[in-house]
Amino acid sequence: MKSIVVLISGNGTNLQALIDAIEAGQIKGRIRAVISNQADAFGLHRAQEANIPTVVLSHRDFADRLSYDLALMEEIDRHQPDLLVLAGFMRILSDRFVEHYGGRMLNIHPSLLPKYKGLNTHQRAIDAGETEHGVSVHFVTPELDGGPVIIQSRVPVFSDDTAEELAARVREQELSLYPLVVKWFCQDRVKMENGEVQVDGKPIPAEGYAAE
Ligand SMILES: Nc1nc2c(c(=O)[nH]1)N[C@@H](CN(C=O)c1ccc(C(=O)N[C@@H](CCC(=O)O)C(=O)O)cc1)CN2
Ligand SMILES: NCC(=O)N[C@@H]1O[C@H](COP(=O)([O-])[O-])[C@@H](O)[C@H]1O
Repeated sequence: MKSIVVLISGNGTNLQALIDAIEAGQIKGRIRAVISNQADAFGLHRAQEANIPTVVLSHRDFADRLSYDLALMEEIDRHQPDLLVLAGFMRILSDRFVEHYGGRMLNIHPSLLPKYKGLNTHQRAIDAGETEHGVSVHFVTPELDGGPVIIQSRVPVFSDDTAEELAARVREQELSLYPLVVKWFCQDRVKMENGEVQVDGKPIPAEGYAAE
C-alpha cells in the first residue's frame, strides 16, 4: 500500500477523484495528508470529509520561495510519502524541492504539453485558434511543466468556446486520467528513469500515451 501526499491550492476536484478511486478500491494507495498553500481551498473540506489529515502552509508566511519549499518538505516528509501528487497546486517549486522528490512527484497540467506551459492555458489555446486541446499528466522536473509526459487526453476546441467551456471539457478528462496514472504508480508500473517515462519497464513515446 503506497503512501500518498496531495498538494492543492483550490477546489480539489482532482483530489476528490483520487479519494473516490481509492474508496472504490481502484487505487492501492492511501492519502496520508492533503496540504494547501491557500487556507480557503475547498479541497481542504473534501479531505476533511474523507477523514484525511489536512495542513495549510501559506507561502505568504515565508520570506522567499526556498524557505517556503524547505518548510513544505519538512511537513510532507513527516508523512513519508512514496508519491507526491500536485493536484492544482499553484506554486512553482524550487530545484531543491523537485530534486528531493524526483521520480515520485506527479502533476496534472491542462494542456497538451509541451504546448501552453504555465497558466491560463485554455484562453491561450482559444486565442491561438487551436482545434484541439487537452490535459497531460507528467513527472515533475525543475523545468516548469517540462517533465516527461506519461499520458495525454485530447478534446476538441469549438469556434465559439469560452475558456470556461473548454476548461470544463478538459476537466472531464482530468478526473479519469489522474486516478489512472496514480493507480499505475501504486502498481509500480510507471517510473521515471534517466528523465524518461517507462511503463512496465519499457520506454514510451515522448508525448506519452494517448488516452482512449
Ligand atoms: N518546478 C516545477 N514546479 C511546478 C511544476 C513543475 O512542472 N515544475 N508544475 C506546477 C503546476 N503548474 C502547472 O501545471 C503551475 C503552477 C503555478 C504556476 C505559477 O506561475 N505560479 C505562480 C503563482 C501563481 C498563483 O499564485 O496564482 C508562482 O509560483 O509564482 C505555473 C504553473 C507546480 N509547480
Ligand atoms: N498549472 C497547474 C494547473 O493549472 N492545474 C489545473 O488546476 C486545476 C485544479 O483543479 P482542482 O483544484 O479542482 O483539482 C485543474 O484543472 C488542473 O489541471
